[in-house]
Amino acid sequence: MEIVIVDSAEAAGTVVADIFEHAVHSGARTLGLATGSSPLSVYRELARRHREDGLSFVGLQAFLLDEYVGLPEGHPESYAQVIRTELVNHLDLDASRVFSPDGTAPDPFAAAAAYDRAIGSNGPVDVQLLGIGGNGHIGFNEPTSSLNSRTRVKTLTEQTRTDNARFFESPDDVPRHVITQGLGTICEARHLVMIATGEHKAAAIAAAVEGPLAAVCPASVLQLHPHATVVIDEAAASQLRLTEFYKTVSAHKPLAQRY
Ligand SMILES: N[C@@H]1[C@@H](O)[C@H](O)[C@@H](COP(=O)(O)O)O[C@@H]1O
Repeated sequence: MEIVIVDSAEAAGTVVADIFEHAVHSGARTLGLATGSSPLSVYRELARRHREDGLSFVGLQAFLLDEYVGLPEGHPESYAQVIRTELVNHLDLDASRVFSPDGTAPDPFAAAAAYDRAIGSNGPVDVQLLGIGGNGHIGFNEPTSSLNSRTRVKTLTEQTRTDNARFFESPDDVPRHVITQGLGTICEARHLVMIATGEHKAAAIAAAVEGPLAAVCPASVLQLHPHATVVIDEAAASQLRLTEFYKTVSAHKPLAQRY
């Protein structure tokens, strides 16, 4: 795992945008997208590069990590809609090639299995962006998710519902169920790139990076992946023990930007 510690949230977004741009120029076909507030600086930077520098996403496809169950098509907080608003509408990425689990399906279990198959037959994802929840979740894989899990229906913890309530009019409006790529599904991506900023992510980052590999911290599954990069600011790095070592290793340029 490569740990890149930068000065600010903005700088974290730039480093991750560099990784995505490098992947696109190196022939990536499939991007893995995430929602939440952490990826927004990345998306803003990619949109700027598209607008000002001509960075093009033509010919690429993308898969989203997860989706709420039960929000109607086009609901502003459905992740399919969020990714359109925050990213796809600002790029030349073909919107019909941006896929997400169908949270409106009458049978969400079947929809989850179908999504897993779609990633399997159209993937692999070349570069997968990840945020991290305060309890160490990735996608919507809450603590105790099997490290081998596939795309499936999950029940959200109250902590995650509370954390995400800021996006809804009332906390009661946050759905209880979701469809999420499983940890095993996520780990089939060629390169995992996690972005986290702020003190409130420090404990989760420490558990993911330096804690034991354990289902109680789903993000610790990155320890099993052959190519994972964690991009964090000083605040999110504040509970790590080996900070000086990580800074020495990434002092010049992250490996992912060099090769
Ligand atoms: N399903 C998403 C995750 O993919 C995201 O990583 C997490 C953290 O969000 P934020 O970046 O807003 O802290 O929120 C949600 O639960």
